[in-house]
Amino acid sequence: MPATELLDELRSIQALLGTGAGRPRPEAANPASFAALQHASEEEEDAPRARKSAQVQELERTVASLRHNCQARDEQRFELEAALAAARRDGEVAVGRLQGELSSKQEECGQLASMILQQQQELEALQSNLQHNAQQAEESGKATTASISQLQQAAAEWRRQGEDSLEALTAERRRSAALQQRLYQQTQALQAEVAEQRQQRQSAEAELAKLRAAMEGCAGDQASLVAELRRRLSLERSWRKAVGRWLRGEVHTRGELERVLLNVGAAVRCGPGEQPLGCPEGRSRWGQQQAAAPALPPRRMAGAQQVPDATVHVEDTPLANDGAGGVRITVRSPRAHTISVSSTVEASSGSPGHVHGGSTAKAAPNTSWRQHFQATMKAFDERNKSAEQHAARGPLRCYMMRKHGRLPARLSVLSGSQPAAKPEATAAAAMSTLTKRDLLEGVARLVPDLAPTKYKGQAGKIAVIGGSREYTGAPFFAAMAALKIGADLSHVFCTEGAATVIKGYSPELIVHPYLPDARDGGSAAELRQRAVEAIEPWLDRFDAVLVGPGLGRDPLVLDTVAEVMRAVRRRCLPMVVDADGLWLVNQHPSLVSGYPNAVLTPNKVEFQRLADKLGVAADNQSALQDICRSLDGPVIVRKGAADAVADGGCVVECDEEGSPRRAGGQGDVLSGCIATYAAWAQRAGGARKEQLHAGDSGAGGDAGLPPLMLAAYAGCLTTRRASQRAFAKQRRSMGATDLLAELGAVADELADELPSEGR
Ligand SMILES: NC(=O)C1=CN([C@@H]2O[C@H](COP(=O)(O)OP(=O)(O)OC[C@H]3O[C@@H](n4cnc5c(N)ncnc54)[C@H](O)[C@@H]3O)[C@@H](O)[C@H]2O)[C@@H](O)CC1
Ligand SMILES: Nc1ncnc2c1ncn2[C@@H]1O[C@H](COP(=O)(O)OP(=O)(O)OP(=O)(O)O)[C@@H](O)[C@H]1O
Repeated sequence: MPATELLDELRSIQALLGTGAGRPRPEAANPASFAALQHASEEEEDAPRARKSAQVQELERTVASLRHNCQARDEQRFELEAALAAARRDGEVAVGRLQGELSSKQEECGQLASMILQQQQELEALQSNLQHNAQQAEESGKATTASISQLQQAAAEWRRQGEDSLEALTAERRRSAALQQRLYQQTQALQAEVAEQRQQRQSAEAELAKLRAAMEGCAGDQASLVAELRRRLSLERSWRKAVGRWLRGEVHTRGELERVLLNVGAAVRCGPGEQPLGCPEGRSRWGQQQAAAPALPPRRMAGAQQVPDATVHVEDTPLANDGAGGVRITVRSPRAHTISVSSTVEASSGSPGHVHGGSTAKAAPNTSWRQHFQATMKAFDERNKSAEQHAARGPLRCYMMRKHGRLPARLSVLSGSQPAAKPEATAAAAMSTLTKRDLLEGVARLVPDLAPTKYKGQAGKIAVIGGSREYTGAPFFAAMAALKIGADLSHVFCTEGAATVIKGYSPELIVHPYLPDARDGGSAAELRQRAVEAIEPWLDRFDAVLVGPGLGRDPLVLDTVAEVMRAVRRRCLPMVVDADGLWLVNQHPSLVSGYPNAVLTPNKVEFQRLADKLGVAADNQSALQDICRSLDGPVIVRKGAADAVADGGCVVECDEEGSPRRAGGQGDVLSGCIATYAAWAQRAGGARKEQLHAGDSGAGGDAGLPPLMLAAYAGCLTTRRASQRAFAKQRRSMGATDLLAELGAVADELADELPSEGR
């Protein structure tokens, strides 16, 4: 019920309750009945009043709750009105934003509409083009269909003709098969005949070869005779000069006298017709030098204890009336390789019968070279210096030409009464007397000049025998090292499996896939022979051969390479042996023993193997020299923290700073470098001999080392310097390829170590 109605009802009830006040008071008329009536009326009145009162209370409660509700609703209304106002504000903001977006969208729509219009126009243009093209295509399609049908007709015609000719050909083939059969029988008969003729030809060729060899021998003898005469002439000139100074009294110091005696030492040569050393077949790859090599075994020439037992006679000749004096010096070795040079020179001062500075003591027959040398030096000292000064100067040195006659080996000859040194002590003395400067000058002289007049090949042609399915990197590093330090041509002889790969690394390499592979088919002997026949003719073209990098250990390959090594020896080529080549040498030491043109480059493990094989204690201090002596010829490079180079005569150490990285392939780079330096040493021989014989090169002139020793030392020096440079750039990631990149700069640097007038 609504509140207003309830209020009205309440008011009517209150009015109803209020009407009782105007009525006449009943007690006045009949008090008893009134009382009764009053009682009844009170009862009567009380009942509805009570009811009404209850109703009123009830209504009041209802009104109170309604008021409360109205209040709550009013609050809700206020809240709602506030929310409505906020919502209205937000709505207005949103509407504003939407209107902005709407206007931008409308703008976009306008642009889109214009684009669509434009595209529609383009589409229409395209459609018209397409229609035009379609018409054209239709027309050309019709033309093509026409020509296809023509071609089909022609093809059908050709097929018919082809079938006809096939039939004819089949008949022809049958006829030729029969003919072939007959031909085969005739060929068989002919082949038998040819084989017989080939046999006859082979024996004729063998005969011819013998005749040619005999002819070559004659030519060789003649050439070596001419060479010997030239050499003697050149020697005599330098003798004349040096002895002239001596006789003119211009020799004042011991050093100068030593130089004069150097010339005396240089006289010990093998005479024409003698078999040169180190080249068993007697043919020299070292040209004049080897022909002029001393006739004593190299090792005997290397130390003071092994001074050849030659006799030297220095004789004064009477002065002539015009004041000219003379000296006659005769050097006689036990094998009677005698050379006598007489020299007549102007005596610049002095009285008749006396020659300034010369030895007037005549050597008794069979006096040893050393004894006479000592006597001469003693006489010189007595004349010129006090005994105290003599003692302070210590041992004398003189230089004698050694092995190939080009580089002098150092001899320690003790003056006066000092006892002779022991061989080990001599080797140590040889090591200590070579200065780094001497060695660097020697290396610098090995590096060939770059000159526009030279032709390809003059800076060296190197062969690397190595490379197998497993190892293609090693021969590549070695052959590339040769090119990078300056060789003109570098060849690799490897198995077929390796050839394509190596070629792929660099087009600069010439790769021959001649080493055999057991998978090729055929007997081992046949495969080996075929490979040797393919490789051997090439050997004549090379200046040096390197055997071993990446060769592997296949017995068939090793057998073949052993044959190739023998062929290299027959040609007296410098031969460097490394890696698996050393493994092969371990099986057959005879491949290198007694061959002084070989250089072996063992690392620690390979050195140990070699020592074990030769029964040498590898940890002995003298192990390197012991192995050299046991092999009797080859130079050995023992690689390590410092590389030691030895030939049984003396030891040279290369302790140039290298790198702390031991990445694989550095040894291959080293062996490639040594092979190249060996080639240069051989090629440079002729021109350089003059310098050495001139007698004025002194101690540092050519480092006092035999050529292969110097080549080996140069290889170590080059590799270690390149390693040092590469490590500075690459650090831990340094590899053999990085070494290759540094080799050219290092070779240039080494060539420049020598002042230009010395080259
Ligand atoms: N990239 C390539 O293709 C290379 C191929 N090479 C070839 O790999 C073949 C085998 O040569 P290896 O040198 O492995 O010969 P070996 O098979 O004789 O192995 C010698 C072992 O001795 C270890 N060794 C090396 N120096 C050592 C030292 N100073 N102290 C202690 N242990 C040492 C090596 O780690 C190696 O395991 C050769 O043909 C070689 O030329 C190597 O020249 C390296 C690079
Ligand atoms: N400890 C070292 N410190 C400096 N240089 C070293 C050291 N050991 C070796 N060399 C140098 O590293 C070069 C390669 O010698 P290494 O002993 O690695 O030969 P290798 O094992 O035959 O090499 P390869 O991996 O090619 O078979 C040489 O020039 C050597 O002088």
